[in-house]
Amino acid sequence: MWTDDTGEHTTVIDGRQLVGSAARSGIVIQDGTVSRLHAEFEARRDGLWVRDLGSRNGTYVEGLQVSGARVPDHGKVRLGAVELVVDYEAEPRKAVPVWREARFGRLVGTSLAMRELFAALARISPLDAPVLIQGETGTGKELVAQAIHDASTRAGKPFVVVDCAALPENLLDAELFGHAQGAFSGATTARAGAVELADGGTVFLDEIGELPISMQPKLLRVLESKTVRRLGETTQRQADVRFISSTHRDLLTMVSAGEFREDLYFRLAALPISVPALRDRREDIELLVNHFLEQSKSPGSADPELLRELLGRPWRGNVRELRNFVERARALGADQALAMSEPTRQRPPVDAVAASEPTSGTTPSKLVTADEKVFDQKYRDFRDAWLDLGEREYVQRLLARHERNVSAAARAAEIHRTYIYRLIRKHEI
Ligand SMILES: Nc1ncnc2c1ncn2[C@@H]1O[C@H](COP(=O)(O)OP(=O)(O)OP(=O)(O)O)[C@@H](O)[C@H]1O
Repeated sequence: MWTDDTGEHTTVIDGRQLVGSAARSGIVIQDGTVSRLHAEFEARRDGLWVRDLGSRNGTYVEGLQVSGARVPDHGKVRLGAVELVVDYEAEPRKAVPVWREARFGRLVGTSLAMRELFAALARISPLDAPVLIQGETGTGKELVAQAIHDASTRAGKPFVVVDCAALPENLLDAELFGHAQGAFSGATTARAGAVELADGGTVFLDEIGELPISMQPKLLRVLESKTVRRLGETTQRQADVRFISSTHRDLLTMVSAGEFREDLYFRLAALPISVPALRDRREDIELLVNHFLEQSKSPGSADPELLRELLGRPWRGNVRELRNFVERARALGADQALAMSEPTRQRPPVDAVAASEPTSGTTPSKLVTADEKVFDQKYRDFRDAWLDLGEREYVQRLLARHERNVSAAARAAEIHRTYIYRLIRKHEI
């Protein structure tokens, strides 16, 4: 409950709700001290949480300024000069639908959080509105996007991925919208962009938070007009696509700070989805390990002792880090793989390579109950794993030497900047 310039109000908070003076906020508070996008409320299992979005006059819970905090029952939240009183009992919590199976498309997960997500995906897939998928790196956002496409009426039509972080601005523009012949140096032939190529299907905009601000109006126009204009052309072409975007960044805070356009945000986030971090759904670890083993056609399942060890790890790189772990464990043995995925990541893998050189080369893999030996595998798998190990070490050292300045590192290594970004993501560095 709160009072603003227009009187007294009450509302029920269900899921996430934006609060601010902007008309598009879920909870609109008309008061000069409240920012356009001031804060976000989230009703979680353990109570109501509030998160400040970089507001001008701050968010306070029980008198203390917070960036994010749980609001107790009957607690007071102050946004600028407006006070809201929270009452947990106002409305009984609605039951959240849960998916019955431990998989959706190519996603697997048995935790309540994932099965709630699967139920939400089943609900939103057939709708044609844009989806925004938020979640930490490696949580499975791209797989979620693919699953939505596959469960939509657009399944069977193209699913085109554009990584907004991988390309410099002019190339990204051409990649998305296409270009005419001679539109820029190097454009020797005319080319259709992702939006045209996906006709009838879905465009997945990965890392949308990296979309340069100068390109944002153009994307907004495509969303609004459902037409696209190639770089260097004047004709508009029909664009029958659904947009799904993803980001590991806090897009709302970026909007609040003027780094991302508010109108584009609301267009893209018509259906917002969050993928939980792996550490918040550790029940999925065993299923995922077995899933990755199955994918790699290894017999057996995860060793219980190893699983206990895995359950205690932080998994900052989320499911991707776990998948990489399983791959390394198959090829290098569980001990070596565990050493490489130490939370601090300080241990240099090259030393580790030296330490376990072939002389000690019988490290048994604990990952597979069939007691697979590191050297008892196909040459190719063995070689790929060790090359991977060396590559990771190379990039780590390269970046450290250049204080993580990717452009300088790219020059020194004589490879393209975008390739370095790819390697950083591949190895979770
Ligand atoms: N629930 C899941 N079930 C099966 N595999 C998964 C699941 N989640 C993620 N993966 C696998 O983990 C890896 C990383 O997933 P994905 O690339 O979708 O993550 P992401 O969130 O898009 O990462 P980034 O933020 O770096 O773009 C992929 O190999 C994907 O197949």
